Formats: sequence, structure tokens, C-alpha cells
Amino acid sequence: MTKDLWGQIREKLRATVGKNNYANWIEPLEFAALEGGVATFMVPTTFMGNWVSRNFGDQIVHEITKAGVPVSRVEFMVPLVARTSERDRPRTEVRKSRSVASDAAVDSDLPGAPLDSRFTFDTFVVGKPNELAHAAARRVAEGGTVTFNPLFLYGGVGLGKTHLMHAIAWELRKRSPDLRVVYLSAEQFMYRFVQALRDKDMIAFKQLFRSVDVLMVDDVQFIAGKDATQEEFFHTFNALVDQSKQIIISSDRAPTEINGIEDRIVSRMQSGLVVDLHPTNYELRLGILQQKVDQLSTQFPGLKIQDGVLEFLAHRISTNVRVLEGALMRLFAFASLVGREVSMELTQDCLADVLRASDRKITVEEIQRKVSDHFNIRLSDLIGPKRVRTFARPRQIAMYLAKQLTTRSLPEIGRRFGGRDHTTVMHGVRRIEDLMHKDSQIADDLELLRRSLEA
Ligand SMILES: Nc1ncnc2c1ncn2[C@@H]1O[C@H](COP(=O)(O)OP(=O)(O)OP(=O)(O)O)[C@@H](O)[C@H]1O
Repeated sequence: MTKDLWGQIREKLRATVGKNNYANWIEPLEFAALEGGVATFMVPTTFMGNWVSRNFGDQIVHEITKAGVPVSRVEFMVPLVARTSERDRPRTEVRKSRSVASDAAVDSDLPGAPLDSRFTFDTFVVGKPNELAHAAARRVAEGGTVTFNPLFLYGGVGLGKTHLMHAIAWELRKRSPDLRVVYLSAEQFMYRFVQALRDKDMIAFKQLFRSVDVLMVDDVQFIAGKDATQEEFFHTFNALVDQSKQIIISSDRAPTEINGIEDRIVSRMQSGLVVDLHPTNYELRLGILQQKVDQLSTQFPGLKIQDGVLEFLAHRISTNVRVLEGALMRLFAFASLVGREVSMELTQDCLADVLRASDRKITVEEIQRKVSDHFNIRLSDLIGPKRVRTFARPRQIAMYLAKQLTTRSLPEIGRRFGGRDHTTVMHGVRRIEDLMHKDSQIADDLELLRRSLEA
């Protein structure tokens, strides 16, 4: 087959596939060779090769055969050189698009962002605050029939939304390499959309996003107030849901709390499963730190950590996991630089600024008010001398929280609890530390109080 003949066949295809499809998918094909009944074409991207093969392969074979050239199939090849611009890419080395179809999940031809190799289910520590979100993510990562669509994950900064989304993508990719899994931030979605508008390339944009099997959009709150992007997102969303394709969305708040998003989009986003990642609790933070220490031990072999340091960090840095991880990394780097083990003293020196910044501005008085409200007792009874259990236990809880959530020393806390001695405060704190592992009611009370104080 000559290039001229291909030119004629192409014209025939224009009539059968339609003007837009022709411009997007057929016209860019460059005939390369015909051998053994296989017609090979050059295509600019793997994605395009796969798409044309899947959607127009049979028609192309049909038209070529009709023109008197016996072919049994078509193949598409992509230059194998690092991409700068799709247009001026050298066309020397080639690879077959079919042979790389399994890369499609993260192939840069697809509109997604790269996945972080550290963000897998293996490295995700599960605790009470994130167990529901984790279970839902696991379920979606199993693939198969779409049970809830979309999965909407939300939670505060640095609580693991992106980590979970990447973990889902990795898992799906492992289980079904051919699945087109696209992960990107809402900002990237908007950027692509605006670019397509500018380049008058909307059809390709729509086709690209509507051809994915799993679409994950991170930080969707970003599209609030951006009407045209929202509109396009809505259409993409509907088109994918109609085809039973899985959608996963993350946001820093619940769908109804995102101002500036149209009601119909909010209601669409709520129509599947909405789960939140709660602020971390002490146990989860400690678990994450322990896991991180294991990971860092290869990077810093032989580095020793004194007892109590991780517990101290888990208590004191409760802002978010990212800050916690950063602090540990810095601590390790510092300790290995000065050739010392990680002691409490070194920790306080090295992380003075982080510890100061994460000092919550919670006051002992605030804690006392919350605790007395929570247990429905009078503030005067919480602080006063009565020793009956109804007052004594809430008092110990309040002392414990004061120790955890403020920078006040034991004597200072004692003074604010009706002039009690620091040993009484210490006893109260220890008692609660002990009880919170044995008594789930106390653990729940503490969690609720902590959350409402930190909110
Ligand atoms: N449960 C967890 N187990 C292990 N690592 C975690 C966990 N939660 C968060 N992390 C780690 O904390 C860091 C921040 O997490 P991630 O980027 O997923 O947060 P996010 O919720 O997407 O935050 P943002 O709102 O800023 O986008 C990452 O390094 C992530 O691996």
C-alpha cells in the first residue's frame, strides 16, 4: 500500500467516522508499513494508538481491504523518545502501542498525574480515625462491579486522602493492568480544560476523559467558583457514571460544605459513598511514626531512638501527618549529622520551632469548660475539692487533656485545679493513660473532647 492509496482510504474513512473523529483520530495517523497482512501506522501517543485500535481498528481494516489490499489487522507505533512536544518528536525509534498497553494506567499520554510509589496500602497505617475511609478505598481497589459511585473522601490537610487515592490506583493497576486509571488534581483538570478551550480541542478533551475506566480527582474543592470547569466536570462525571465507570473524589470538606459549587454537582457527589478521614488520634500518630522509623532505618542505619521520643512526638504534634513525618525526618537527619542518638533533649532542640508552632492555643480554662459540659457537671465541682467519682474522673480527664494539649507544667496545671499539688496532677494523668487502654468509654470521651477542643 502506498501513502497515496492510504490518502484515498482515509478520505473514505472521513465519511464513515464523521468529521470530528476523523480530525482527531484518523488524520494524524501516518502510514508506515504493510507486512504479512499487518498495516502499521505511526501515532503520536500510546493513548491514541490504543484508542484508534479499540474504536476504529475494524473500520480501518475494512476500508483497506475494500481498496483491494488484503490486511488482517492494523498496528500502531509510537516513537520511543522522551517527549518534549508531541509535534516535534523525532520519529526514529519506535515501540508498538499494543505491547505497552499495560502501561496505560500511568502512561503520560493519559491525562493523569504521576503516582507516588510510596503511597500504597502497605504503607498506610490504619486506626480508628481512618478505618472507614480505608475500608471503602480497599473495596473500590478490588475493582469489579461498581458498588458506590462516586467514592467521596474528605478530611483535613495531610490526613491521607492523596495517599489513599494513589493506593487505590496502584492496586487497581496491579490487579488489572489494562484498566485506564487516571488520577489528577482538580486544578490539573481545570488546566487541561482551559488549554483545550484555548486550542479549540474540546472534542479530544471530552473523548480523553470519557474513555477512562477509573477517574480520580483530588482536591475537588478547587473548582468552587469556577463555573465553566464545574460544568465540564459535571458532564464528564455524568458520562462516566452512565457507563458505570468508577469515580473517586477527594476534598478538604464534605460536599455540602463546599461553597460555590452548584447544587446539582453537590448532589451528584453525594450520590455514592461519602466518607471522612477524622483528625488523627494519638495511637494512629504513634503507629505512623513507628512505621516511618522502620522505613527510615535503611536510610539511617544504626541510628538509635531513646524510649519515649516517639510517644512525645505523637502527643505534641497533632496538626497533621505531613508535619509529623517532616519532623521525624528532620530529627533523623540532624541526629545522624551530629552522630548522636535521638534523645528527648536532642528532639526538643532540633524541633523547637515545630513544637512551638504546633502548641495549640488551647487554655486549661477552655478544657475545664468543655469537660464539665461534656460530663454535665458544674465547673466549680470539676475544680473543687469533692472526691466522688462523678467529679474525680472528669477532673482527671481534664488534667490529662491539659497536659496533652497545653504547654503548662504539672504545677501550673495543679494551680488551675484549685491549687492541687503537682503529684496529684501526675497521678490523674497516669490514671487516665492507664484507663484509656482498658475502658473504651473513656477512650471515646477523650477522643470527642480532643476533637472538639482542636476544632
Ligand atoms: N494513615 C497513614 N499512614 C501512613 N502515612 C500517612 C497516613 N496518613 C497520611 N500519611 C502521610 O502523610 C502525608 C500527607 O498525606 P496526604 O498527602 O495523603 O494528605 P492529604 O489528605 O491528601 O492532604 P492535602 O489536603 O494537603 O492534599 C503523606 O506523606 C502520607 O503518606
